Amino acid sequence: MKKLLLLPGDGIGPEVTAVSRRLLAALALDIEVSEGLFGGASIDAHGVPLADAVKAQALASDAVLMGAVGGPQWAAQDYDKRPEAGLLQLRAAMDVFANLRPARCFAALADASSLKPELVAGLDILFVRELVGGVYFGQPRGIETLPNGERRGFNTQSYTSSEIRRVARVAFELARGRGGRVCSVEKANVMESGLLWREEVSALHAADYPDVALSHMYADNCAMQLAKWPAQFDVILTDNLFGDILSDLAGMLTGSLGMLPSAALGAADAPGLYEPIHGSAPDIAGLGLANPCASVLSLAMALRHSLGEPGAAARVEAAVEAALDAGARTRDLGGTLSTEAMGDAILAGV
Ligand SMILES: NC(=O)c1ccc[n+]([C@@H]2O[C@H](COP(=O)([O-])OP(=O)(O)OC[C@H]3O[C@@H](n4cnc5c(N)ncnc54)[C@H](O)[C@@H]3O)[C@@H](O)[C@H]2O)c1
Ligand SMILES: CC(C)[C@H](C(=O)O)[C@@H](O)C(=O)O
Ligand SMILES: [Mg+2]
Repeated sequence: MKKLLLLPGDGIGPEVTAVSRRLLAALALDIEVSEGLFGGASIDAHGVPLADAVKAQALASDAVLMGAVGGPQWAAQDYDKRPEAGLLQLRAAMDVFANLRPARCFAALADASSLKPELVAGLDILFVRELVGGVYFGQPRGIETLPNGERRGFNTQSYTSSEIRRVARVAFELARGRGGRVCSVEKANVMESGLLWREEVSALHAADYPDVALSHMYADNCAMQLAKWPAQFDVILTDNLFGDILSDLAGMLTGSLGMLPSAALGAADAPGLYEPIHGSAPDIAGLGLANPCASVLSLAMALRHSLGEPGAAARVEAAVEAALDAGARTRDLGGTLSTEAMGDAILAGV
């Protein structure tokens, strides 16, 4: 039997994960579901954001569905003991280097975007974000006090050719199954790591993927192009930090950050980590206002990529689409439904 570990986490994490849990129950699949403490919730119980037992449980699962971590109550902790550090530790331990972040605008939501509907209708971009390298993990890092008494904060942006090639390969393979185009995004004009990125992606393309159309773009231009004419993109391949920023931007192209799921994948037989791209939303946590669609669509990605249930994945996605078509909307989408009522609307369609 396949195993799914739920890590609801903090803030709206437990609220949106509860909807995914109800959906799982309704689907009545042959999947063993368990739950663990993660992030701030784990700090409160165990003093660390990711306990060894939970890490081991994640590695022994087929898929992990995370809610969200973080919040102001843990922001004063030492850097490595914060909820967000637990998420980075989990991603590293699972070695989920390829983060798939689809940004799809459902037809019913074209008018919910802050962009003109004709710019976002039918939008279907796939971000492939490198997730376990770059400036998030590079050494050295820290905050030091200089001899003159001034403090200096520093991080290291670093990529090796194998780190670049393994995630680029994922992007090229996925492009073959969709529009056949990859836009690789970096800042090769100012960063050596960006220059290496461009060279390695180009070399892999020439050797193994000449059938895929490859283009290159600087990250700042990419942000502008996403707001100007997002439909020009098919697959966007980029590094850890640029992928984080650009995928949040894409949230507004699809109506709300609360709509965007993600799948973080590693080696073919290794467990996948699934998470909404949004955070714990402290401003609305506990109020029942969160949009559960990103969590539900992340569950669908887990069903498809790690749990051997592509049929159930399609049913979940169709149920989200049907609920939106019927006018179901949480507040972020301009509606009045609570998280639970939005869950009811989705459940009605599975
Ligand atoms: N994967 C994660 O766990 C993750 C991702 C991003 C941020 N964070 C953490 O979350 C905390 C808050 O960060 P932030 O405020 O910058 O980003 P955020 O994504 O939590 O919230 C940004 C804005 O989007 C809204 N929003 C987010 N998700 C929503 C949803 N499902 N439905 C409706 N509205 C939604 C919020 O209310 C807020 O106004 C921080 O501690 C941050 O580190 C965690
Ligand atoms: C919470 C944080 C570590 C995380 C990231 O920056 O990767 C988040 O913003 C995300 O997009 O998943
Ligand atoms: Mg982010």
